[in-house]
Amino acid sequence: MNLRNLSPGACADATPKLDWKFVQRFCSIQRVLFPSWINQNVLMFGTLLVVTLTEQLIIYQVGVLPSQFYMVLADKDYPGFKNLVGLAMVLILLNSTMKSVDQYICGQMYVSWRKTLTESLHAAYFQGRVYYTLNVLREDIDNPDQRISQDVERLCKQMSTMASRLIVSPFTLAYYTYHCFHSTGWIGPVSIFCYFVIGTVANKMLMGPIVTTLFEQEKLEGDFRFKHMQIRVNAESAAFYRAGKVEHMRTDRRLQTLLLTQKSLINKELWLYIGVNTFDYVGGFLSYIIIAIPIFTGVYDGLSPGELSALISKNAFVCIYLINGFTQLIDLSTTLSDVAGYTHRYTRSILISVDFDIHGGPADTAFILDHVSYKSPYSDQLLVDDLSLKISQGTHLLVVGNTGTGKTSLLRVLNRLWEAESGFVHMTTCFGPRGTLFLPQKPYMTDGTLREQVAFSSKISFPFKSLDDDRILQFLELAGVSSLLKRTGGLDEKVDWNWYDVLSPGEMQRLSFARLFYLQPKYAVLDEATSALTEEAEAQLYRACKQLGMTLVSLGHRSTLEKYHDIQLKLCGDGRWEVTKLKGSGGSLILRDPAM
Ligand SMILES: Nc1ncnc2c1ncn2[C@@H]1O[C@H](COP(=O)(O)OP(=O)(O)OP(=O)(O)O)[C@@H](O)[C@H]1O
Repeated sequence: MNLRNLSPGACADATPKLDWKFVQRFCSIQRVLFPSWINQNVLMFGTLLVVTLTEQLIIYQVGVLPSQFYMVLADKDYPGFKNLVGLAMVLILLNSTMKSVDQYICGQMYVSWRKTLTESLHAAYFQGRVYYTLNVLREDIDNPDQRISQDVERLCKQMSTMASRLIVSPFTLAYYTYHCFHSTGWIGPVSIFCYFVIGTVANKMLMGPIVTTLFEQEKLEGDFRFKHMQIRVNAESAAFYRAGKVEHMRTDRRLQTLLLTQKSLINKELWLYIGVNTFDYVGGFLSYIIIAIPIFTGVYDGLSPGELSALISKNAFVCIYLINGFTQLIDLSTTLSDVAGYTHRYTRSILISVDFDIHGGPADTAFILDHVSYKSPYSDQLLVDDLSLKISQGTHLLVVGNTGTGKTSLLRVLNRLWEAESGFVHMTTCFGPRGTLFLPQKPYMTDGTLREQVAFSSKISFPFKSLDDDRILQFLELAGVSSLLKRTGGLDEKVDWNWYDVLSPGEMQRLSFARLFYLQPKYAVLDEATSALTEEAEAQLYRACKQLGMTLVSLGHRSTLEKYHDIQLKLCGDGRWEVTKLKGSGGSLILRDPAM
C-alpha cells in the first residue's frame, strides 16, 4: 500500500484558525454533503428554504400587528379590533407551526448530514489499511476514532442549528433594508450596515483564539476517553498489577489537562459573549435613534397621534428586525467558531490510500524479496539489510531471532503495512483463502457469532447458514475448541460478550487455527501463533495445517518449531541475517545469501 498525501505536513492542524484553510475545508465538506443538484440533502435544504421564507412572511405580518392594533384602538373601531384579534390568532398558530416544521427539518438534516459525512469518512478510513496507518504510524492526526464518531456529530449539530438562520438571512436582509430605506431614508440602512461591519470585525478578533482552543480541547477529550478505553480493554492485566492507584493518578492528570483547556476556552468565550450581548442590546437601542431622525426633522409632522404611533411601531419593527438580522449573523459567530474547530478536525482528504497490486510471478510462489532492507518507523537503524529470498509452495520457512530483531516487522513489510527502505517486495498470490493468510501475534477476533469468528474473511460475504455447518464443526473440533459451541449455545447465537474478554489466549489461538483450517489458504503465515499452547497442541495444529496442504511461514522462539520447517531465516540484529537448511529438508528458496 502506498499512502499518498500522508506526508506529515499534509494535515497541518498545528494552529487551526478561522482562515482561508477553514474556508477550503468547509467547502470540501459541502461538496461531500451536496455532491449533485438532485440529492436528498439538497432537497431538504430547498424545503427548509421554502419553510423559512414562509415563516419570515408570517413573522412580518405578526410584526406589523401591533401597529394595526394602535390604529383600531385609537379609532375605537370595535369590529376592526375583533377581526384583528382573529387574524392575530391565525397568524400566531401558523407561525408556531412553521417554526416547528423548521426545527423538524433541521433535525432531519442533522441526521442526514451525519450519515453522509461519517459514511464518507468510513469509506476512506477502511480503504486499504488506512485505519492501521492512522492509528499506529501517524502521530500528527490524533484520535481518528473520536474525529469520526464525536466531532462529525457535533459539526453536523452546529451546522444544522446555523442552517435555517443563515439560509434566510439574505432574503430578510434585502427585504427589511428596502422597508427601512422606505421609512427612514438612506440613514437607516447605512448606519445599521456600518454597525454590522464594526460588530463583525470585533467578533472576528474575539473568535480567533477560540477556534484554536476548541481544537485543542477536542484533542484532549479524545486522549481522556482513550485512557478510559485503555483501562477497559486491559482491565484484567491492570488488576494483576494492582494498577488502580497509578492509573487513577494518570487518568486524573489527563482530566486536569482537559479541564484546564476547557476553562481557558470558557474564559476566551466570555469576551465573545460580552461582544455579542453588547451588540444585541445596542442594536435594539439603535433602532429608536434611526426612527427619531425623520420624526425630529419633521418628515411626519402632518400625522395624527394615532397614525404616528402606528407608524413608529411599524418602523421600529422594520428597523429592529433588520438589526436583528445582522445581530443573528453576529450571534452565529459563536456557532461558527465551533464549526471552524470541528471543520479542522474533519480531514478526509488526507485519508486517501492506494492498495498495492499483486504482481505476476511463478504460480508456486507467494513472495519474492529482492534486496530488501527495512527499519522500524522513527528509527534510523536497519532491522534487516539486503535480504533476498523467495517463499515457494511446499517449502516451509521458520523465521527466528532475538526479541525486537524485526521478525514481525518482516511480516509487516510482506503485508505492505510498512514500506521497505530499499529493494522490492513482490506478493505473487492474492490475500485470502486461495492465497496467503496471516495469523498475527495477537489473535484477531471480530464481534459477532461463533460462525462469524470462524468464517471471518476480508471479503464481505453473507451468512452461508447450514451449508457450512459440518465443515465449521469439524474444524472447531480439529482446533480443539468445540467446547465453545456449548458456551455460545450454537453457531449462530448472538453473544453479548467481548470475545477478547471471555476467551483465554490459548483458546483465541486455537480459534484462529479453526479459522485458518476453514479458509484453507495455500500459504499460512503464523506469528507466534502457538505461543500460548502446549507442544502437543502445537504439533497437532501444525500437522493439521500440513495435511490441509498449506505452506507455512512461522515466526517463533521455540526450538520445537524447527521440525515442521525446511528452511530457517535467522535475524541477528543490526541488519544482519542468515539462512540455513533445517535437518532433513529438501526445500530451496534462497536467491542470494551473502552469509553463505
Ligand atoms: N508501530 C511501531 N512504531 C515504531 N516502532 C515499532 C513499531 N512496531 C515495532 N516497532 C519496533 O520495531 C522493532 C522490531 O519489532 P518487531 O515487532 O518486528 O520485533 P520481533 O522481532 O517480532 O520481536 P518479538 O520477538 O518480541 O515479537 C522493535 O524495536 C519495535 O520496538
